[in-house]
Amino acid sequence: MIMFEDVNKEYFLTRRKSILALKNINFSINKGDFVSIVGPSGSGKSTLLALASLLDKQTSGEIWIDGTKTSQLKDSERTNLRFKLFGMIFQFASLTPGVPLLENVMLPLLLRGEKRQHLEARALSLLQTVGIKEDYTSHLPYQLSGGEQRRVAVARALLKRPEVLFADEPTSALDAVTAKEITNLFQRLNQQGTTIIMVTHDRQLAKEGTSLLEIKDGELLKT
Ligand SMILES: Nc1ncnc2c1ncn2[C@@H]1O[C@H](COP(=O)(O)OP(=O)(O)OP(=O)(O)O)[C@@H](O)[C@H]1O
Repeated sequence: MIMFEDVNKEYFLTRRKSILALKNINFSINKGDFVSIVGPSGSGKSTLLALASLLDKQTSGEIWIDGTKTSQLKDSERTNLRFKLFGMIFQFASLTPGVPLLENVMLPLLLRGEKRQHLEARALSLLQTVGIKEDYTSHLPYQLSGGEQRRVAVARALLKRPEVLFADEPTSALDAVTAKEITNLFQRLNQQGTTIIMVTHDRQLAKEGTSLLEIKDGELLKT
């Protein structure tokens, strides 16, 4: 599903100064895997997630997604591939401010031209799945707790039935009970066939996955 071949990522700070955030990374992720990416702060986890989800480009090396060499794709092709296959949950700012919850869940697909009446029933059912009560659906994001917002973000990422779900610290800043609920939800999704790739600081949570990618100073320790 996703394969990295000798991937490097360099951030250029000034013309002379740069940081090599990922060094010669090789690994592959198969359909149905549940991968946890762990490592110290600044080790390159978010960078790896950004490259694997096609949000950012590698400086050198090849990233294969579903049999496609991504280095040769145009920006519009990368965006389409990302939209077709991937759902994303970020640590912050996953919801659009000022937009009621139900619309928020549907927004990415509405913006792609899909009809509201085709989306609404599934959006409501996903909100229920993630534990958001029906009378909350017209609330605005700021009226929810951080944990509730995260759950709505999960529903939003799932609406298009992504083959791969990327999550950056999905349980950070959540209480233990909510964190466990999110973890259980991920496990259910994975059992139903969704590939999950998750960055986490939480070693306990990382053990829930089927495999571990450990990064230190931009290098992969084991796969
Ligand atoms: N846009 C950027 N421009 C310049 N340097 C960056 C950029 N993004 C990340 N870096 C640098 O690349 C390295 C890896 O950062 P990254 O965010 O991938 O680490 P991380 O493991 O996700 O850290 P954390 O756990 O603290 O979120 C760090 O040294 C960071 O300062």
